[in-house]
Amino acid sequence: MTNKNRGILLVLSGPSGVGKGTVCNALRKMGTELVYSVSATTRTPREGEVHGVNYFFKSREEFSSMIESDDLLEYAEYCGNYYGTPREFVEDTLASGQDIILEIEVQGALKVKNKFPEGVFIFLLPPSLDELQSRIVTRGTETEDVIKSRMSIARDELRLIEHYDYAIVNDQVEAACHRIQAILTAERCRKERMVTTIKQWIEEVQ
Ligand SMILES: Nc1nc2c(ncn2[C@@H]2O[C@H](COP(=O)(O)OP(=O)(O)O)[C@@H](O)[C@H]2O)c(=O)[nH]1
Ligand SMILES: Nc1ncnc2c1ncn2[C@@H]1O[C@H](COP(=O)(O)OP(=O)(O)O)[C@@H](O)[C@H]1O
Repeated sequence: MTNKNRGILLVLSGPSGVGKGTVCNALRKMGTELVYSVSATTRTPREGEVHGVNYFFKSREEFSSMIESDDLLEYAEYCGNYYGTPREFVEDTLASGQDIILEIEVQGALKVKNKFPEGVFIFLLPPSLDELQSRIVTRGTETEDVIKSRMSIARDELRLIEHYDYAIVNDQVEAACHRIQAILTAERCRKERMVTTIKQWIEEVQ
C-alpha cells in the first residue's frame, strides 16, 4: 500500500567515471527538491573531498562496527574498498515525506531493491566505453591499475541494467539532469495516482 506521506527513493547507479557525482552536483545547483544520501566508505579521500559531504570516511574497523550494529541499509565491496548507505538517514528522510537519492553501485542497488521494491532505479550510461575511459583518465584521480580494474567492473555492471527502471545517457550533464527531473516528476504523479481515490479528492478540494 502506497503511503501518501512517504518520500520517493531514487537509486542512481552507473560505472565509475560516467558522471554520477557531476550529475548529482548539477541537480543540487538546479535546486532539485531532493535529499542526497551520504555514504560511508573505507576509500581514501580524493583531493577536495569533504568528510560528511562527499562521504563519511571510515577506517575498516569503524566500517565493520557499522555493519555489526546494523547501521547500514546496504553495503558492498568495490575495487578493494567498502561502501555503505547509512540506514537511519534514509528511513527518517522517507518517513518525513522527502524524496531521497542514493548514488550507489549495482550490487548495493540490488540489495536496496530487495528491501524497497517500490524504489525507482536509474542507470546512468556513458555515450560509449571509450568515452567512459577517457572521463576516468581526465578526472585524474585514479592510478592506471585502478582505471583498468574500474573499466573491467564497468563491463560487468552494464550487464545488470535489466534490473533498473530507467536508463539515461549522460551525453550532456544538463540534459541528463533534465531527464532525472522528468523521472522524478513522473514518479511523483504516479504516487499521487496511487494514493488518490476520487472520494478522498472530492473531500480534499471541497
Ligand atoms: N553499494 C554502495 N556503493 C556505493 C556507495 N557509495 C558510493 N558507492 C559506489 O561506489 C563506487 C565507487 O565510488 P567512488 O570511489 O567514489 O568512485 P567514483 O564513482 O568513480 O567517483 C561507485 O559506483 C559509487 O556509486 C554506497 O553507499 N553503497
Ligand atoms: N556529460 C559529461 N560530458 C563530459 N564529461 C563529463 C560529463 N559528466 C561528467 N564528466 C566528467 O567525467 C569525469 C567523471 O565524472 P564523475 O562525476 O566523477 O563520475 P562518477 O561519479 O560517475 O565516477 C569528471 O572529470 C567529469 O567532469
